[in-house]
Amino acid sequence: MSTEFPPVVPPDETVLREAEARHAVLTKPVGSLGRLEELGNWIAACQGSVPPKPFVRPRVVVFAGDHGITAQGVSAFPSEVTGQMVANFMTGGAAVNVLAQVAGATVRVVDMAVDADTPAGVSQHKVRRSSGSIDREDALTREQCELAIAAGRALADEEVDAGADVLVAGDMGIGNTTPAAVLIASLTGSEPVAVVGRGTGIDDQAWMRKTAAIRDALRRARLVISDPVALLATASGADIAAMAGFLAQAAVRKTPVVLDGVVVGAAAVVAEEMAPGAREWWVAGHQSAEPAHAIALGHLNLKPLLEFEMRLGEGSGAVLALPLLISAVKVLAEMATFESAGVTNREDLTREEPAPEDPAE
Ligand SMILES: Cc1cc2ncn([C@H]3O[C@H](COP(=O)(O)O)[C@@H](O)[C@H]3O)c2cc1C
Ligand SMILES: O=C(O)c1cccnc1
Repeated sequence: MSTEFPPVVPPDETVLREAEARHAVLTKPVGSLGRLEELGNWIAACQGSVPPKPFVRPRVVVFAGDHGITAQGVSAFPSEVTGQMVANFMTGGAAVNVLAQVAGATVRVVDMAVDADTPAGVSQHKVRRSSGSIDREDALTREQCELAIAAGRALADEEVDAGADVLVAGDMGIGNTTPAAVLIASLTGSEPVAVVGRGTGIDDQAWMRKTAAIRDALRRARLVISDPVALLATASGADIAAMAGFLAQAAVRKTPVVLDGVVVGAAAVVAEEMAPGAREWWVAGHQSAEPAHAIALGHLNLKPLLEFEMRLGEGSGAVLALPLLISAVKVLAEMATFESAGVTNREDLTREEPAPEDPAE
């Protein structure tokens, strides 16, 4: 599969208007459910159906991979944790597994570049172990990068073909907030100090090392910002490149996505470059505590559903927001209308008593 994406068709504007009209006749003052109404209208437009249908298969795909930059002391944890956490996802013990249960979502983990052996069931798309240290060398070769993007696309296709009707991408990879910050800074013209964050909880010494690493990687990344595949090869990793392919392909497949935190946000910023308009198929589940995330969401013109000061990744913030989407669908599908419930609507009154004419006219 190539890294060229077909044009993205936006969610159906006509259906969006129909959903707005339906909200106007449900038994509540117009607009009184605030952003829950907007969310329901967007889901209806994505599905091309008013009322929208309940989600039958919310699906989380966690993209795991290690990062060579970790050797520069940019994380509070060692790379070994990535492989250990892959095992934890598989036995259902990670935060995203627990939160997914609440939302009725299922979780799949894929090893794109973990620096350890993982079971065959999760490593079929593995491109390599870890990545180059992006402050001094490319993360991936162009070929590895294209393979990773293609794997992400294939995963989106596979999930949509298996019935997934809302998707979440999650990340697991020690050190991954460093490439995420570099990608976001490069495409938004931001400075290293504006995008550097505490990640897993680094101390001030590590913060200085991380800022220097971001500065050096950004110098390299800025040379290739006009070519998103080259940018991913220079400054991401196979996990993030696959995520970008996944997010872009979800849009091509007209499947809504709930975005997570800064790492998924970085992949999203690049995916929007690869497949312009893909962002219309995404909603921001939350805004992470990582400073680069607000910059990424602003760039994509996406307003987060939750601001919960979360900074975990794994898709956890997106999955926490999923019940909002489920509620938005249910409201449009199941609330009574003024007519069906026999409740007097403001419209009925204005029809009976037309507004007096303006005496000034
Ligand atoms: C136990 C554990 C579980 C995690 N789940 C997600 N992350 C998150 O934290 C890491 C990114 O932060 P940094 O760039 O500072 O390394 C990634 O692994 C990310 O997925 C975790 C981190 C740890 C330690
Ligand atoms: O916002 C995120 O996705 C995030 C933040 C810190 C560590 N890992 C992920």
